[in-house]
Amino acid sequence: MSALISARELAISFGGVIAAEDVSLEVFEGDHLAIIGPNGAGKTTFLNICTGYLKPQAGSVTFQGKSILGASPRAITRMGIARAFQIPQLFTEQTVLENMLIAVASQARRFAPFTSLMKIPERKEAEHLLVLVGCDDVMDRPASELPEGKRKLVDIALALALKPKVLLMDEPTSGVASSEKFAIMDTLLAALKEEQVTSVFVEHDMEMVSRYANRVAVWNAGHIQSQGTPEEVLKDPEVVRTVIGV
Ligand SMILES: Nc1ncnc2c1ncn2[C@@H]1O[C@H](COP(=O)(O)OP(=O)(O)OP(=O)(O)O)[C@@H](O)[C@H]1O
Repeated sequence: MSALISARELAISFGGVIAAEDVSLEVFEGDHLAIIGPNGAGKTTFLNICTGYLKPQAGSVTFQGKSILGASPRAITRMGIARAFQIPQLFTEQTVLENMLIAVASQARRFAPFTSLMKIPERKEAEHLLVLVGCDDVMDRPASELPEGKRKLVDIALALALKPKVLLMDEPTSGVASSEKFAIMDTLLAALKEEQVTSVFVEHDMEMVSRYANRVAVWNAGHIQSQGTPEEVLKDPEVVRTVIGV
């Protein structure tokens, strides 16, 4: 299996706070990799480095063998690493379909102020992505009216419109009622598999990790404390003590 993202010996600190030190991690094609760890361990910092929002003070990150350090977030997205839930707010007055059309049209660099959205050739693709995330039933509703679960799934469809190879997510189901979380993750993972998108997601809920991740990396105080399969990692006494027990 080939590594899509390869991070080597990353280091970054903010004042006296070490957010990454000697962080090395590979994300392989087809992975659904969960990042777990206590608050402030450096999980989001890693996502920020991989998406160009932060530049490490040392180390390297390659995507498909090519360095991404110094590239802008926009350039990195175009290379194939997207981030969900970071896309600016949905256009709340517009319908869900109109939001999707804006996303697919701008990805195709086709968006012009006076273009009729409904006539763009990518309309089928926009509708397909909404079907894939189970949101075709709300495509004509204004984005402002969406319940949180649907909104999360529309956010995923918007991220998929960027045609990523890897999708990075910070707590995909945060803010969603616990009764809905599994259904949302089932839909999300099925959509990623269908579109052959690898994923990395920060997660605090260990049941989510054991159900949906094939690999887990455990962050602690800016370091990767351990990594492996959920079965291996979640029963490691040190992980139980530092992460699950807290
Ligand atoms: N831009 C920044 N400026 C200053 N300090 C920062 C910055 N980004 C992160 N930090 C600090 O680095 C440490 C790691 O932060 P990070 O957000 O990566 O942790 P985390 O594991 O994602 O935490 P949480 O689970 O609470 O979201 C924290 O102490 C945080 O306050």
